[in-house]
Amino acid sequence: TQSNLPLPPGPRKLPLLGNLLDMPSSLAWERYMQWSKTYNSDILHLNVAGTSIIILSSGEVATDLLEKRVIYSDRPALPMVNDLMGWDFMTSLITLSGRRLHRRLFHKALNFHTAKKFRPTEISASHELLRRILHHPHDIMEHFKHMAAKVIMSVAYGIDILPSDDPYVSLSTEAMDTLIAAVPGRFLVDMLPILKYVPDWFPGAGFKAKAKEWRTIAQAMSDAPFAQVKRNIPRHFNVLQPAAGTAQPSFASSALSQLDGTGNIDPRETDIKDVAGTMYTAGAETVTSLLGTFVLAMLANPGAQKKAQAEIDSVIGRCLPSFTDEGSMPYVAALVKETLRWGSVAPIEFPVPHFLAVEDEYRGYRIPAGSIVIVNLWCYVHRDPNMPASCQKVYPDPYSFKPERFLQEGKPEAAVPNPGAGFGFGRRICPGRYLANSSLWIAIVSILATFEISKAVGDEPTYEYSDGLVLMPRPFKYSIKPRSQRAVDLIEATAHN
Ligand code: HEM
Repeated sequence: TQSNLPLPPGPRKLPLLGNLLDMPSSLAWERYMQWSKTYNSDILHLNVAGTSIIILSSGEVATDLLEKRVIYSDRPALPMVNDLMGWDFMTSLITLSGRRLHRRLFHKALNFHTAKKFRPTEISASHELLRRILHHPHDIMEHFKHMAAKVIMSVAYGIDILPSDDPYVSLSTEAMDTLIAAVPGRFLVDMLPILKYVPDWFPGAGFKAKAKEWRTIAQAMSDAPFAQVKRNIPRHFNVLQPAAGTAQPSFASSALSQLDGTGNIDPRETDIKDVAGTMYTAGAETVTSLLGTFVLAMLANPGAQKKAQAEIDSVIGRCLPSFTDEGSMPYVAALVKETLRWGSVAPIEFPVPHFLAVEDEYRGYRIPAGSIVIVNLWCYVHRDPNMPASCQKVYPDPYSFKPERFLQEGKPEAAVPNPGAGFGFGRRICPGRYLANSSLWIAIVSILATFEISKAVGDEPTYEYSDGLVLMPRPFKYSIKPRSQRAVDLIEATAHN
């Protein structure tokens, strides 16, 4: 039974359609932010043709609901993507019941301590990044993509990807393109799940043929690299061939080696395959996008680059950075945090919103059962000086790139919240955040130590992003040059390490 409490405020609803016609087709977070101002509320309710949507726009509501109440940790059913295209294997999309096992596997492999195991991989990927930038300075976004892919493929499967046209990366890119093409809401079956059951030959059932074709790609993406790991794993101890098996240490090889062998106890082989298959999809584009944001930030605030370089030079002198230097460089740490805040990887938690299966009450409002719950990170974490609740107070002058906001007299400023909310909330918080943070840190500090980034002559970047699964900086012009001959020598020498 429904309580009699009112729904949270929101724009007026039409009969049947509700707010369907109000829904923005792009830059949704801007519209949500406007509504938050208009209705002076950091919790909004929308009804899109019968589906209840709750938008949260402050840290306070996001924490109260998503952190403190377990019932908000589910994901919505996605008939097209999950049921027809077969993406229900993915941790980010899996519903509450399957979540715990996946999260356990992720946590074991990539928690604060275990993620450090992959630092040698991150170091070697950052060295390759420097060499690629040195030799082909114009393709920086491609190099970032390569670095992120190299780290993730190595962490997930121990696979060392090819310098270009890697078949596994191509498969993953193709699979992600199908996800973008099927973003929830684009197909009618998402509104009317019963359509899943219409026969393939039925007029108008073209979406089923598409889904079938796309399903094969998603399957290949997770099957192919996993099969390689299995091939390379030592099978049985063999006195004649003690070195049989060439698998590099990775999440998959180590989880497989700990299987109980009966196939009856969790995790089963298929769980390991699913989690490894999630890693690339969830982890490659996000890191690529933020590294692009870092370059844009250096164009927007050359002073920040100078300060970071002065700090790096004073700490590491004439070598390349390593993780042991991390604690001695508070300005660089602040610069990385500010990149996370200023960047716009996922300004709203779409395409992975939270879902509330049962009715709830909050601040005297009724939150209907079956609500899709979205946090407007754009507002909470990132910007909008005019928001009533939090943004202005949390990060003043939010559009400027200012690492100093995280520092107090040169030391980390505890009073300013870490922009960790960029990684989501509660039991669904990004389990790759430690790996992501260290990949970002080592790439950024290595570039700052060796290169000078500046605007291309006569060009002012637009600082625009394009829509996709995550936001990606649109192509922009820049200049990047080695800081010295010594930097060139250091970079070239990494080829022989
Ligand atoms: C800087 C890079 C990254 C950012 C900004 C980011 C951000 C996010 C966000 C906002 C969510 C949604 C959380 C929620 O629903 O409350 C998420 C979920 C997730 N992320 Fe990340 N992420 C990053 C990198 C990574 C990496 C490197 C991996 C894997 C190695 C990863 C794996 C995941 C997974 C599996 C989920 C789904 C968790 C679940 O549904 O339980 N992410 N991430």
